Amino acid sequence: MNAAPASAATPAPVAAHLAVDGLGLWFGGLRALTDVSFEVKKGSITALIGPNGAGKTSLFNCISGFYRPRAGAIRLDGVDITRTHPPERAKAGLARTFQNIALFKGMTVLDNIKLGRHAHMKTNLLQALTYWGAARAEEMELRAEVERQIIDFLEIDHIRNKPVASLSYGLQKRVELARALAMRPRLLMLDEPVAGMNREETEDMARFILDVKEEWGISILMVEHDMAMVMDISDHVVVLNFGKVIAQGLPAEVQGNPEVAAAYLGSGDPAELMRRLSGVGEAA
Ligand SMILES: Nc1ncnc2c1ncn2[C@@H]1O[C@H](COP(=O)(O)OP(=O)(O)OP(=O)(O)O)[C@@H](O)[C@H]1O
Repeated sequence: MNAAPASAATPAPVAAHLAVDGLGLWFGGLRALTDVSFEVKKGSITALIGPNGAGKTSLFNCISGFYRPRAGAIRLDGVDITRTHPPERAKAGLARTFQNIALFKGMTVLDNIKLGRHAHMKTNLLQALTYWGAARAEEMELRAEVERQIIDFLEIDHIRNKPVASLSYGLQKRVELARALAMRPRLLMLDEPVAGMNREETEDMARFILDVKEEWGISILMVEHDMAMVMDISDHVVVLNFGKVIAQGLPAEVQGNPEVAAAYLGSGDPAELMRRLSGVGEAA
């Protein structure tokens, strides 16, 4: 791409928060990702879409460190994190939720959320044993912070002491978001945040995701099949098909892209395609 010459009138480009550059991933002989490149700008919502088997989860797993790509690089604020392990990425500011809720179902909402924050606690186990007072003070500080900010923000105060297993699916997804927020991420990765939700739960979650971006200044990368929600709240949409980026841009640009339509057509029912791309009938 040719860069335009900078001038005093040219606004400074928005820094790429996350930059994925030329990523390649193989499973044995299967090429799951080929030369995948895109960026997540600071303070934006980027959606990753594509038909089933397109490579979205594989890409998510590369970014969060569960898979090691064979080619390419992943940079967070310019720092190469391609070879780092998931806990190091968490410390660098990455947090994620999972397609299938990954909470401790027998524990309370509050305890689940606190587990997220523990990723960043200053006091390690040895220090905690030696300096119990400091650990205790930090624990209290943590509790106050968790209670005040995240629980209030996500409107889950009334269920804070309930076991997760007793909650509706929509509330469990909200608790998972709360736990990810407790990790104090700079980039939050959401894997199908509204999958399986009814319309009301979907609208609530979409509002929370927007607020996470706008009020907390956290950048978001999400995989989602609910096109109405994707087109509604995303700033940038990246489309994968057979492990390759086939289109990216503003939601409206992607919606009108014939290659995107063809990709979804090739994957199944044309009527379903039109519903998906127009966002009609999703998340009923
Ligand atoms: N652990 C694995 N071992 C072997 N092949 C895999 C593995 N995980 C994914 N694949 C294959 O890699 C390709 C991409 O799968 P992936 O799950 O990333 O797609 P996806 O876009 O997330 O699909 P969906 O929307 O159905 O979740 C598929 O062909 C899939 O069968």
